[in-house]
Amino acid sequence: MNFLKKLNEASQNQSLLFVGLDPNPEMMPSRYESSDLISSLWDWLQFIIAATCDRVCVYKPTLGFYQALGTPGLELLQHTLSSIPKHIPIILDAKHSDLNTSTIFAQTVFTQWGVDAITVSPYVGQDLVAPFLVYPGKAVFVLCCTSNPAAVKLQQYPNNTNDLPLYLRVVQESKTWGTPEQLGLEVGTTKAEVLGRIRALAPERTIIARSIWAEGSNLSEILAAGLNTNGNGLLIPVPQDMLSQDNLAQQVQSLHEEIIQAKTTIISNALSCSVWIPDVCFLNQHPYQDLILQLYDIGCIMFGEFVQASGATFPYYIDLRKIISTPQLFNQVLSAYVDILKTLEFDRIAGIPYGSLPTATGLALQLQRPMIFPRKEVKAHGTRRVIEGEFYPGETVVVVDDILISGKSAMEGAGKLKSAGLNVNDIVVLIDHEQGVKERLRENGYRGHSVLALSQIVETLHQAGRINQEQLNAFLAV
Ligand SMILES: O=c1ccn([C@@H]2O[C@H](COP(=O)(O)O)[C@@H](O)[C@H]2O)c(=O)[nH]1
Repeated sequence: MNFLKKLNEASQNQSLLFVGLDPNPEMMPSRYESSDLISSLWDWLQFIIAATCDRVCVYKPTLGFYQALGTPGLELLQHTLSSIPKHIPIILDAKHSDLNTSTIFAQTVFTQWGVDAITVSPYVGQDLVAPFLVYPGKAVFVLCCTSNPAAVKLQQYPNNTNDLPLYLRVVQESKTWGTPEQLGLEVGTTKAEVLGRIRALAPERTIIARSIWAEGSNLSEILAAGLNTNGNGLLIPVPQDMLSQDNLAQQVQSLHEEIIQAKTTIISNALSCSVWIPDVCFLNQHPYQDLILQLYDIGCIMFGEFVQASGATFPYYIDLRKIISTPQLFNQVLSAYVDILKTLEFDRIAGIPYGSLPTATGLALQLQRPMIFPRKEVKAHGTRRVIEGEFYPGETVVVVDDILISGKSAMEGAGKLKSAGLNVNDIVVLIDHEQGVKERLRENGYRGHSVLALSQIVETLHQAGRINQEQLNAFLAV
């Protein structure tokens, strides 16, 4: 089971709470003190787990506290990990940052220690997290900001209004390293505004919040800024000082109820008025907003004079072939196609060459359906096949393409399949250019389906400030 699924199942009682399982002698209540520090800390940790396991959705042991206790500390970690109920995911807070040890450390933490996720520092880049992400179902949380006052000089760099501060660049960059199931963000802040800016850039990521209980911070504002549009996606720490109280269970229960109440108010307010935080609107946000912004950010949408296959000149060009070089985006795109394909009946999937062959391949693998494709040009040698792959006349094939402009490419491909005795009823694309292309398909006997309409893309890019009025007009003028 992947980390996110396990987390969702552990939060069935709507809990957003996580507990730091830290054997910090300085925080240990005096009632646990004895001549044997390790066994005192063990007793305290066991008390914490027993008092909180019905109300939390994650445990987060901090590796540094265990390491600081030497060999007995690492043994304490093993015992602690084994005593956590199996259905509750464990995020090992290691802030791992050393490339040389990533591979061996990933093997230890995931296969020997059996944790579900680990925190990492971002500066080494994707190479650091890659060895962790080869373990199916496991996740990493990338540290993107901390509340330490001295960190501001780095995190806010270059500290002007034109450039994105470094902590937001970390968010933007790290999102390309793994899918939302594989990669979340760790955000230490007392400021709802900081959390809001991160949520706006990463609407689909799980955020583990830290340092939110400082004096003056406001739980409702933190929740409003950090929750995703489904009212989830944010993990809230049980305050450290609460873990020393002997009525911990009751305090955690009250905190849980306070969070649920605040969350309910936020959701109902979002339904009755526009709640805006920079870059994102809870009410009007397109469900594929994140996907649209990423398509733009990796350069799939270009401005300039471009001649189309039809001979017409457009002031923009949409090149979806770039998607395959950003695996996590490619994965999101495939999932969006899958949502449509699940509603259709077909025996085989056909991709239109060349642009849509990787997509069709990915879909065939995900859906476990055979794939074929009509050749663009028939070879003058060899088999001279028009259609590659095995099929039986009379079968139904769904055609997959990237974008419909005039519909000519998709219909030509469908025509070749039909000439071979196959049935083609449905053509599924990522982008519908609109302007009557689906009607044209219908007139030719095909149902057109699309993940996104060009007008939705343009509107979202404009709302998010990615394109200006002039660029918006260029799209609208066509
Ligand atoms: O901006 C664009 C326009 C076209 N393409 C490619 O062309 C076909 C779609 O055009 P039709 O007129 O519908 O045949 C599509 O397969 C694309 O590969 C494009 O990529 N970007």
